[in-house]
Amino acid sequence: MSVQEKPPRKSGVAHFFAAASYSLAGLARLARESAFRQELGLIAGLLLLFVVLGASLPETLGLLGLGLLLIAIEALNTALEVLVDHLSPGWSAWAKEAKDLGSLAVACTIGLVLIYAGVILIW
Ligand SMILES: Nc1ncnc2c1ncn2[C@@H]1O[C@H](COP(=O)(O)OP(=O)(O)OP(=O)(O)O)[C@@H](O)[C@H]1O
Repeated sequence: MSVQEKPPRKSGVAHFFAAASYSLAGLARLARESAFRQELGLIAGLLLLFVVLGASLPETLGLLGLGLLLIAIEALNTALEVLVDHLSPGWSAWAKEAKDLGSLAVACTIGLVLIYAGVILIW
């Protein structure tokens, strides 16, 4: 197996732009996950509902913030899945536990988004 060299460490402004390009690469990787695309649809649908039903700007920004949190948790869950799939190509109890825990983290965050939207739209 050939070992590829890591890109050299950067500092200052170069580090800022490098970090931004790594994040964009992460977003492109995340876009391949159907769970991410469904969560994006959920956030977009709720944002539309907020606008149509006349939610205030702070309420809408709150939803946007929770949507970003959901994307962050999904990104970490996907990173965990990538590592687990690499380390455990076959079935293993620890791989199941790790993936189930990641799945729970995503489910809790979706619950948080839905509770927030329910409180704003129904209360
Ligand atoms: N290598 C493994 N060993 C044991 N159980 C596994 C393994 N890979 C997956 N599982 C089990 O299957 C479930 C689904 O795993 P999968 O990799 O399909 O993720 P997923 O839940 O479909 O992820 P997502 O929906 O976020 O893409 C896991 O939560 C876990 O219970």
